[in-house]
Amino acid sequence: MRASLIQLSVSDAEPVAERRARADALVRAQRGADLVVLPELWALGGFAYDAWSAGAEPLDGPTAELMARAAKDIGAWLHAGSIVERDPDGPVYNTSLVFSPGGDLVQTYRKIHRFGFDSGEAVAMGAGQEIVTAGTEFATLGLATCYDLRFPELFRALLDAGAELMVVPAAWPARRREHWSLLARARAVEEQAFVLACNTAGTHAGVEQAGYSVVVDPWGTVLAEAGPDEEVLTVEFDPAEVARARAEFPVLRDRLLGIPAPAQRR
Ligand SMILES: O=C(O)CCC(=O)C(=O)O
Repeated sequence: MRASLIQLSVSDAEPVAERRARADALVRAQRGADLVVLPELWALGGFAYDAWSAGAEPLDGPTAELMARAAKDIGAWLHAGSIVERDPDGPVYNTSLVFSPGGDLVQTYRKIHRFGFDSGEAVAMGAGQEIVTAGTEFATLGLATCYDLRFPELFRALLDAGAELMVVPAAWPARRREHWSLLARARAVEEQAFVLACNTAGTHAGVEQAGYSVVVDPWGTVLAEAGPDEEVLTVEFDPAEVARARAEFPVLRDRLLGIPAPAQRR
């Protein structure tokens, strides 16, 4: 299968409508890919907290509508990164959107782990509550977003839900680029799954983004890695490698489901 990760540059200078149009053109330029992936909160910016409330949109809002048409026109699966989702009955959410090649919104994932500790996303957004996978004809996608990458228990839960390709849109800062690259490989090795981690580039709201989107196979081998600037990372791989890796090196069989309690000191 062929996947294209669009490492979009997000800058304060570019109006949101222009960035939407640019993202649309970039998705459409990936005709021939089976799966196209965009980063986290690419329209408004992952750190542009001040813009979130006014720019929040429903699941049939302008970004979703544009992306649905693009997916349909190129006949590809599209993980359209995430939007600031306006829920009429609740807070806003950081919500990922997955479209089928027919242009249907088949899955949404509200980011579970919100970044910022006592500020930023952690206070401005609601927390997702559900583990989400998306079935395609190639493989089952496991959905996670940016900061989620730091929480192995989420990826274990995705594994148990059948995920074979972990798709991780992000707005990960340059300051912690080494964590990003290391954790993407760690999640691939630990779940014996492909990891498709699509980051943003550029600087917005004073936060330089890392770039370095990466595709890792179930053995932990980096199949393709972007640089720091905007680029499209295209890679071909065989999703059946997940089953092969899990059969050839059956480490997951040795999981202790029910870790023994710590021994009591007498
Ligand atoms: O965990 C990190 O270092 C970055 C996470 C982040 O930027 C995010 O989740 O938006």
